[in-house]
Amino acid sequence: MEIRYSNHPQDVKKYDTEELRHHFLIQSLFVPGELKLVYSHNDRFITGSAVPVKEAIKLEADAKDMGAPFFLARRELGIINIGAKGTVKVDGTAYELDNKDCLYVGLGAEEVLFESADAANPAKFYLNSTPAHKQYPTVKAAQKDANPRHLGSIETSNERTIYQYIHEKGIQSCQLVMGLTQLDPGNMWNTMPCHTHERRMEVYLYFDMPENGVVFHMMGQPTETRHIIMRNQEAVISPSWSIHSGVGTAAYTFIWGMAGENQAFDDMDGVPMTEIR
Ligand SMILES: O=C(O)C(=O)C[C@H](O)C(=O)CO
Ligand SMILES: [Zn+2]
Repeated sequence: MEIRYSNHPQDVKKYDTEELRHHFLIQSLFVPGELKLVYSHNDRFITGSAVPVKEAIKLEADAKDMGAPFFLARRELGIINIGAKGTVKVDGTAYELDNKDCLYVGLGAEEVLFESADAANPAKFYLNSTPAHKQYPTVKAAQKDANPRHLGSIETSNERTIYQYIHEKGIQSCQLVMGLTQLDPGNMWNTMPCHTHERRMEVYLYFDMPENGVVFHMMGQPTETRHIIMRNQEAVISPSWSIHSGVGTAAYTFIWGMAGENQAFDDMDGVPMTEIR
């Protein structure tokens, strides 16, 4: 498992492109036949992927890294499938996940196995995991079960729908909050006007992008912004002090996952457009 340490905003001001990408960009996901995990010391948030091909993939990590006998001994897990149909088996119970279906797996599940229905067209399971103190039930939600929130307008090129899956009024969890945002065709901007939330960190995974498309992901303190160029199926870590917003060369979808002091989605500190630099 790859480890990412935390960064002070005063240090990040001095980072060049390479160093910014090294600390915040996650490019190693969705390798066929492999489980990939990146452990961030920002709220001990694990970002990962599993792309089972012929054989099932087991969710596991070094017991020393985890400080626990098995992966979910002290953690909870959110999964969203961004590929073709697959199955997640949790302690022997099978949950079939279609594209954009979500599964929450609670603390204490000992065996989590990922399988694809068709090895030639595999499932692509995206994983977010955070420390947990209590067991909540394992629950599946399809996109139609998520709470939709329509925002933005075509005039500002940010018309989009936020689908909340794991959140205060949806699937219950200890601290993980997770969902996805789909841009309407012809719209390019997400999360602008932008915000920070010192109470929570956040990770974005951009996907459903054309091969030659890019997203300019904005980060940094509101008056010290930087950008990271992102390609399809890449994720980016946003520390609690950083804005997180992007503009693409074509419409795209992204999964957001958060952890920290609260689960209040609307607890954001909006950045006035007159102040951003
Ligand atoms: O499009 C948006 O706006 C979002 O999806 C915002 C994210 O969900 C977010 O940053 C929540 O804090
Ligand atoms: Zn946010």
